[in-house]
Amino acid sequence: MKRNQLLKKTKSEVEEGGIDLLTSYINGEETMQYGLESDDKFLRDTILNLMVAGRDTTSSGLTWFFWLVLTHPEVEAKIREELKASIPQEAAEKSRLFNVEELSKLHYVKHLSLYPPVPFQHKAPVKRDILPSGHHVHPKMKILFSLYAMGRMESIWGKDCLEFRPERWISERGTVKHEPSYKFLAFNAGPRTCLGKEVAFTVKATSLVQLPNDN
Ligand code: HEM
Repeated sequence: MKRNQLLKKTKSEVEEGGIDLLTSYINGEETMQYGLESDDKFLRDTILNLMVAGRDTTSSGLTWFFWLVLTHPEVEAKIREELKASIPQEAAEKSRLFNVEELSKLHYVKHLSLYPPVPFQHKAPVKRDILPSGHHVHPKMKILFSLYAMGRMESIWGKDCLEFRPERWISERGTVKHEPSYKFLAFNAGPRTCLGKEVAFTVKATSLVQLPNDN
């Protein structure tokens, strides 16, 4: 159905307002570049994969985030300030997709440490090894680690580890402070990092822009 819809449109009509993921997979040069055929099975599997990986994670992240914001009025005020400074008022009032440049100015969206939507994970070593902690591991072992606990550890985040303090992600210059990805594993780290991380931040920022203003 999507293929038929695209056939009826010109290139500029397709690109108007941003390209959705399905369209970019159908037309994508990258898909071809890796020798992948964007046949119906490929599209079905890819989209299902992204939906399964991205639906509940994003909705759980957003639910906790809005609860935190609404129970911390001082943070809400700072978010509103940031929104006013970054997104023109008339643009903020319309429901639309925001571009990467606008969203990159919204620093308050980049944290999930207290309520990570994937609260624990497990991994198995490929070969025998010794972890930095001194633990000996081998391929028949399953290593469980709790991201929920890691997001609240004083040894990782400092004395205020239990506080919702988005400023910990913002540098003195007002830019995003990049923490080592292995310190913050809510999106995993390394070559299998979440593919939808930026999508998740974009959805979060877009919902923030639409936060009703009672003033
Ligand atoms: C707040 C929202 C999200 C969180 C916390 C999250 C978290 C994660 C985590 C922890 C993994 C690693 C799983 C593992 O290896 O055991 C992962 C993988 C993945 N995520 Fe997300 N995710 C989120 C949103 C999304 C969205 C919106 C999409 C798609 C649009 C997505 C697509 C994927 C995919 C495809 C993988 C597999 C990557 C691979 O194994 O190479 N995620 N995500």
